Amino acid sequence: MEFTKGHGTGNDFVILPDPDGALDLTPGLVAALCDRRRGLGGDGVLRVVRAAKHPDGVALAGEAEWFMDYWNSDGSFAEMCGNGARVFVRYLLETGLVAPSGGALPVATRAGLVRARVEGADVAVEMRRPRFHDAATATLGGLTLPGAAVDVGNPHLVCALPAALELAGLDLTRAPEVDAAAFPTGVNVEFTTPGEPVDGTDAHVLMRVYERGSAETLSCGTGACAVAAVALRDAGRETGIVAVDVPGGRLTVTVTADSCWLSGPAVLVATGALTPDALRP
Ligand SMILES: N[C@@H](CCC[C@H](N)C(=O)O)C(=O)O
Repeated sequence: MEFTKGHGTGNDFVILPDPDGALDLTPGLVAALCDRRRGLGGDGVLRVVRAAKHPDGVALAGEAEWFMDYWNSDGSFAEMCGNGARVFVRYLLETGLVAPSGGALPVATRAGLVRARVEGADVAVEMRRPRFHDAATATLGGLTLPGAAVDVGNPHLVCALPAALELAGLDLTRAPEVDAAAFPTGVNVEFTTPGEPVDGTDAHVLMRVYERGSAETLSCGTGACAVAAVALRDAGRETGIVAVDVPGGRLTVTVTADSCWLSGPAVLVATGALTPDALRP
């Protein structure tokens, strides 16, 4: 079984080419692949499968050839992964599965169609405009913070830290507690502090994230989009450009009237062969 390893601002993925959907990918195998000691290690798995060959992609097969079958490292599915989509597009282009063109490249996901553009070392994907839901809270180590619930195709809760607290001081080795009734399928929780002004942007935010299904990661693309939407709303804006610094680097989010662009580096670092029998849980 062939694999490629890649990452976007340190959010890392095992990429499995499976054009015809023949692979018996199970939650156990995904978790074994993502194990950082006994497997390859990763925050998630990206299976590269033709949209026509996957039940969750077939409805979009007329619009996109490829479906991003994204799994979290614990073996659960997610509707969308922003960094994953950027790395997925890098993979399609570098392996020649898709020929470069001047236009936007469509990719099918569980959250619908996304479109991508390659800009040198960066890959930008256009996703849905974030939608706000009711406010909620997250509790971490005895500290309860109010947050904004935001849907970016997958669920997020964005919590600003009080000025007296530093992001680096948060203990994210354990999941923040949230109201399970408000998030019946779980939620990704972002913690934020404001950053210094950055030229060419309307806001600058620093964030850390605890991801549903993957624990703390160095970056979360959809999380950055949620954070950017909250920053713009707090600034009284509907649209704008936001620099979002994550532990793994910088993402740039552009919220427009009807969509949201996520841009940043996307890198493939290795290709090799798996020994599936050694990975079977
Ligand atoms: N890291 C991703 C988000 C991956 C999915 C998330 N853990 C979920 O379960 O919703 C990103 O870059 O968006």
